[in-house]
Amino acid sequence: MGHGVLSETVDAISELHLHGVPLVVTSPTPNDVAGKRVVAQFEEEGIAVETVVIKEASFASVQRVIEVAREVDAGYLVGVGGGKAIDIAKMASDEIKRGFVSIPTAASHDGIVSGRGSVPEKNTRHSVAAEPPLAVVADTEILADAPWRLTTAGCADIISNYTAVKDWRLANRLQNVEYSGYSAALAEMTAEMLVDNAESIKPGLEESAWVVTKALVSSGVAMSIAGSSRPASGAEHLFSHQLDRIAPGAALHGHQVGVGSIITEYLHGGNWQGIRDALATIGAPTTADGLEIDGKTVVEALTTAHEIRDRYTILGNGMNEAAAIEAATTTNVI
Ligand SMILES: NC(=O)C1=CN([C@@H]2O[C@H](COP(=O)(O)OP(=O)(O)OC[C@H]3O[C@@H](n4cnc5c(N)ncnc54)[C@H](OP(=O)(O)O)[C@@H]3O)[C@@H](O)[C@H]2O)C=CC1
Ligand SMILES: O=C(CO)COP(=O)(O)O
Ligand SMILES: [Zn+2]
Repeated sequence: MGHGVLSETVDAISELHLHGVPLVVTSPTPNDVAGKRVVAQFEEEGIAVETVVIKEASFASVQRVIEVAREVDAGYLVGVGGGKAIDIAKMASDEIKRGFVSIPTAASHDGIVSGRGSVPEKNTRHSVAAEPPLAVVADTEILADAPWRLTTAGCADIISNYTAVKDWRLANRLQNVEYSGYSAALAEMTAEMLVDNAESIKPGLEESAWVVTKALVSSGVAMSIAGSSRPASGAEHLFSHQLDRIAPGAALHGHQVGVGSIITEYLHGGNWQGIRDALATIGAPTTADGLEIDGKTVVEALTTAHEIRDRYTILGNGMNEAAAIEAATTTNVI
């Protein structure tokens, strides 16, 4: 991790003693921002390299990458992008039993090193087991240059660890769900460190991209230790996944989980104002308006979020409409 380290990608990969053709897995903007530069580096070193550009996080995208990897007999995969491209590279590499290298172009999500992939399918959302990357190349120059809203989304994804861990403990007590105190402590400490530094996380400061990316890595490690996304994904994530279905493309993943976290912290009887203030300090949305989603959609997502996957949370068997309106209005989300 550091300023300009993208130019050291091929050197870093050579230390891993990987063999065969590298396959760069990316999406349109990250390809322009970094993917093409990575390809040029391989070519300058006389290494044949292939690229596949995906547009969405879906099993069809994973399948397409697997097919291209088989066609070109890829030795390893290089995921370049936001959460979407990295998830797809991670899952495809796991399926074909080839290593993968993670090159984030945005500090927008904590899947950079996690051993999970997150993919929607019809009415559900899968959290798929995959191997974490063999290496990460995080260029803070690129990360700091990305639109600021991507960084505030990453911050919100980390702040949501507070409620994710509360849901995890609840599920452990009520449903005997497997729980790791070490992983939970790491996830909470990561959120704590970020909130403590919230005042110093500002646009235009490369150091901010550094602090946020380190926290995203730490949160991903917590998921790898847990062997599940539990330390970083609770009811606030179910709410966000449901928004992705009802209002696709409206807002960033991290921003949605942040707003979800305000509401689920309220449901836990906790300090929801603290979560809201931390998000506001960083410049992440705290309301439905901020997500560019209407109140009706928020209520629909809240009342149906528990259905999206079999993950016990504070939502229990579901909120009714009156309770959802009460929670969303009390917290000023709607
Ligand atoms: N596996 C895990 O543990 C986790 C997975 N996730 C998953 O990650 C995804 C969310 O991640 P997120 O990064 O928000 O989603 P995307 O990968 O969709 O990226 C968000 C947007 O940012 C653009 N972008 C990326 N880098 C840059 C850049 N440097 N400059 C300008 N634009 C850029 C993307 O462009 P383009 O549209 O061209 O790609 C996209 O439009 C979700 O699918 C979520 O479920 C989230 C957390 C953890
Ligand atoms: O986004 C995640 C953690 O931040 C994990 O996603 P899932 O909710 O799909 O497990
Ligand atoms: Zn998340």
